[in-house]
Amino acid sequence: PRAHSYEKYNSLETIQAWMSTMASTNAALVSKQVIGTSFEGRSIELLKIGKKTSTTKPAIFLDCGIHAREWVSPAFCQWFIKEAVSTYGADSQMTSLLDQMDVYVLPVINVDGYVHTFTTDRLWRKTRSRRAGTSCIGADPNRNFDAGWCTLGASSNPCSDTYCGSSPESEVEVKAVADFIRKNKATIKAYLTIHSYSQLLLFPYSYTYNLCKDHSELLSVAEGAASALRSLYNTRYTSGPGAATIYPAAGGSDDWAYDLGVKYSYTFELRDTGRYGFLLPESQIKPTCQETMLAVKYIAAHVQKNL
Ligand SMILES: NCCCCC[C@@H](C[SeH])C(=O)O
Ligand SMILES: [Zn+2]
Ligand SMILES: [Zn+2]
Repeated sequence: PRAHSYEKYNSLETIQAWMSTMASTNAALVSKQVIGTSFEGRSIELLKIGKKTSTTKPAIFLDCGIHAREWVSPAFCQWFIKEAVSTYGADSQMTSLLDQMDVYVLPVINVDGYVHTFTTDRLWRKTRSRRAGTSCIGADPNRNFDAGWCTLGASSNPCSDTYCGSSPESEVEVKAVADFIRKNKATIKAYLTIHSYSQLLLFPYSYTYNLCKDHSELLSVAEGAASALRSLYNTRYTSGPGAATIYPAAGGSDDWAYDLGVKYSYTFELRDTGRYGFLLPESQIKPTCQETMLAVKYIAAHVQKNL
């Protein structure tokens, strides 16, 4: 496979080979887990990063690549992994984070869709599942979680890009993530899911306009994270609850994780605001990832303070 680069949009094959290498060459901090198999039979893999201890540590779950065309999202998860292993022991905050917590990083959830954007349709969004009764393919994985499922901001038309699926967790990729988080819900304290584009830092709820019980705290943390992000290149993010800040959207992973009890649940919409959109040039991967690291570390620090 093509050589891996943190400043390129790597193919799935390259990413998964790189993940194995990261785990084998950083065995003290990193281990790889396969959490499921996609509709088309590809493995869904995550890296667990953190100082290995005998006891179970509290954790942060970070996922990328749930929507296939949002290529800067998997690039960020790869960048996060690199930063974690390369600054552990040198950066005091990263060292404290990985000593006290574990971070699960899932670079590409929608593996079939991601491959499809490399081979066939660059702007594909959904999974690639086939179902009887329609020639249209896939469901929107961010409408397929069991959170106000298919009530608003989603479509029951299998040909729609926001098709909610035949039932909650009908998409095997969604069920794999949901099963993993359910299994580890006692330790997972934060859920961060990375998308593009629009430059937004969103939190529950998107399935209702009602404010979640932790609204004021989640908003103040989001605003702090957005200002940390802005400090590097003056990139401006808007923070707020999903429904009012972007649009109503039921069945989202963030709302589902929040209602499961994961209080610090955020959806990032990374660069840009529409000039390039999903086709963000590779030249912007580094600055986007650098500034996003500041926001993620801000949130992680708040989570640590509230353990
Ligand atoms: N849980 C929904 C958060 C707000 C919408 C996020 C965007 C990312 Se492309 C979407 O899923 O349409
Ligand atoms: Zn998305
Ligand atoms: Zn988006």
